[in-house]
Amino acid sequence: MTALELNKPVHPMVSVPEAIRIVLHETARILLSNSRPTECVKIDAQSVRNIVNRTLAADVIQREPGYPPYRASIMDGFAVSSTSPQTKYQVVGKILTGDSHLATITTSDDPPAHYVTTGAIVPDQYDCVVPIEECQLVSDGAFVIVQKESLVKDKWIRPPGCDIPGGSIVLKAGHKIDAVSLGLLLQSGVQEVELVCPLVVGVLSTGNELDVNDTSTTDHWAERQLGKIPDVNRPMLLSLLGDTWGACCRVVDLGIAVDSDRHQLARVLETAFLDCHVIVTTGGISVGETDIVEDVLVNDLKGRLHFGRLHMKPGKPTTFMTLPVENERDRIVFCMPGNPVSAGVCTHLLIRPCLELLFHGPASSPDNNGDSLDEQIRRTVENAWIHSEFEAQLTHDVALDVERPEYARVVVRRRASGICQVSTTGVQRSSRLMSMRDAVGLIVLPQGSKTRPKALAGETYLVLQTDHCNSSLAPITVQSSRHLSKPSKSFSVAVVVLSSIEAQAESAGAERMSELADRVAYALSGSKSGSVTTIKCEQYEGPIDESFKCYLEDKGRQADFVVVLSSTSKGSFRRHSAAAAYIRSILTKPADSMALQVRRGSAAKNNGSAIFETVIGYFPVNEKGFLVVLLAEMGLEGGLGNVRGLLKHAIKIARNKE
Ligand SMILES: Nc1nc2c(c(=O)[nH]1)N[C@H]1C(S)=C(S)[C@@H](COP(=O)(O)OP(=O)(O)OC[C@H]3O[C@@H](n4cnc5c(N)ncnc54)[C@H](O)[C@@H]3O)O[C@H]1N2
Ligand code: MOO
Repeated sequence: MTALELNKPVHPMVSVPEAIRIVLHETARILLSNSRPTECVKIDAQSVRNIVNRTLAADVIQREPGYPPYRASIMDGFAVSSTSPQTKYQVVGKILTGDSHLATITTSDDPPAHYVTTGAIVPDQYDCVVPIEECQLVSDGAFVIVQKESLVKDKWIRPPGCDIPGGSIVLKAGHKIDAVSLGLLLQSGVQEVELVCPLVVGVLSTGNELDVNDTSTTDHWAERQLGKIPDVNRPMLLSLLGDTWGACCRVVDLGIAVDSDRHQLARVLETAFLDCHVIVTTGGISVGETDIVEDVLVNDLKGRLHFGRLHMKPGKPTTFMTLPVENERDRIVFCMPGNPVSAGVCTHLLIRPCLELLFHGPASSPDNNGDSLDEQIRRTVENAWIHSEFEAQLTHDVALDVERPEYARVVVRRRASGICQVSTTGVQRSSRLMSMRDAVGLIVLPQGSKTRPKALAGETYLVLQTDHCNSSLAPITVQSSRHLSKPSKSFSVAVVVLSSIEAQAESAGAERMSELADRVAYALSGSKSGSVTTIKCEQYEGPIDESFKCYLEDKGRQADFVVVLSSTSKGSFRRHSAAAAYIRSILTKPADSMALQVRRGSAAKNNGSAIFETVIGYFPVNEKGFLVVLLAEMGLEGGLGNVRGLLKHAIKIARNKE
């Protein structure tokens, strides 16, 4: 056996929201530092459909005289002059839609009229069309008598350019061409349009285990050598990317590279970089001996690593790089894990937003106002389109992973009440592609802990949508995403458990204190890694008098928010009532409407808490103040969760910063 080489670098894990921002930042930098290559494409009724989904590189201007290009009738009827002294006209001809108008000779003294159909040319000599319903034909149709009141100047005529004025902008540069744009392009009369060049995206699978044999002539499953498996990732990602962006990019199959020959891998990648603007590899990116993809890209091809691991399941080894190419845009490289689910999920999360930005630009084109490149990049990232997201209730408990947040695949059921319920798609192992079958989204489950081992049925979590075809949800941008919102500035919380005199004998253990601290922090931040620091959770066993006040002041010096909880033990109700009355008497500013919301939230979670009064308000300590709340432990998640959004502001007020 040859000596093992196991000295691969172990990169820090970045969170998925951070990774999406890094990908978009690099994509925006590449976009904004180079002008996009463009090409002119001819437009005619036959070819126009080939440009659906592509992006315009220049404004489309309406040709003169505009649309419609001639005066057109809006009704089937008779074109007449509204100023003639009589209402009887000689019918001198008919102009059907599509006819070119030829001058007609009048043979009587009566003023002339032409029969016209909807859309037909109205000759210049007429200024009015009278609908057929308001006309009476006489003398076998040789004459027409119209109602006097129908003779109104410009009535039922579309002047040239009334739908689209000549010289106006029909579609702006950056517009993504859709079905309506096709119609508008044809009406604009332009013969060619300038489009952003299709980008080239290459997909490469790596691994000695992937079967490279021609499978068309044999029973390849039976005859396949043990240890070999079918290459799933390449066809799957080629399809995933090609189906969505086929019109705006060329998705190129780069084949399979073995991982036993780094020179071959380097050559394949080097050649691919000549053509491909974005390269996606799968496999060989973790820490095993044959995981050589990162090494080849960084050391042989001088790739710049932006992150090398994700704090998520599945997809931990996902790696992102850019690679400089002389006189051209930097190339973008995604190295996806080999496990098909990891590769698929991370393609949804990271590659889709990248390609969306490359092809279609940000949601609103930033007005540059001479801003620095950094500022332009920042704004482009904030306005970039990402996956749609929605909140949904779990239908069952899910064990949480203690190392990483999990992006589990889910199916969705919308209840008549409007509530969206989701269930996971069975075992979520990253090799089990069945977990992606029928899935329409990824539920974002927090990292678990000893005190929070499970996500519970009925709890609400964010779901990121992956099934874009069957979606009625509007796409969203980075700045409107809850998934990507930066945690608000943290605040600190001290938790005090008001144990009853009777319960003091069985003084609570450290484990229970830490569980309560976790529950409070979780309720206040909405996630484990949220914006709340819990200073301490301890029991207060002393009397409810001046010494309780001193105790609370002491907590208020250490924390922004003091949460006093009454336990459910015997005698706690009496002690709670005494504490409520006392705290109320010493508050400088009670916040009664917040108190009501806390109480309602608690009661919704646990009926029993309704008998416990809730007190919340501001309390002075030195020249600053702090916020204190007293509530029952029962249903605390509902109570604190109800005022989560208000707390930062309330704490600011308490601190006399407003
Ligand atoms: N000691 C550690 N081992 C592993 C870690 C770790 O942190 N420490 N991470 C695990 C995780 S998580 C993942 S995910 C995988 C990813 O590994 P690689 O990206 O290096 O992928 P491979 O090892 O090449 O393959 C993994 C798996 O997927 C199969 N595979 C690969 N390519 C394809 C393909 N094109 N089609 C179908 N299936 C494919 C391959 O046969 C393996 O079974 O690493 C863990 N290990
Ligand atoms: O991150 Mo890996 O993709 O969990 O199996």
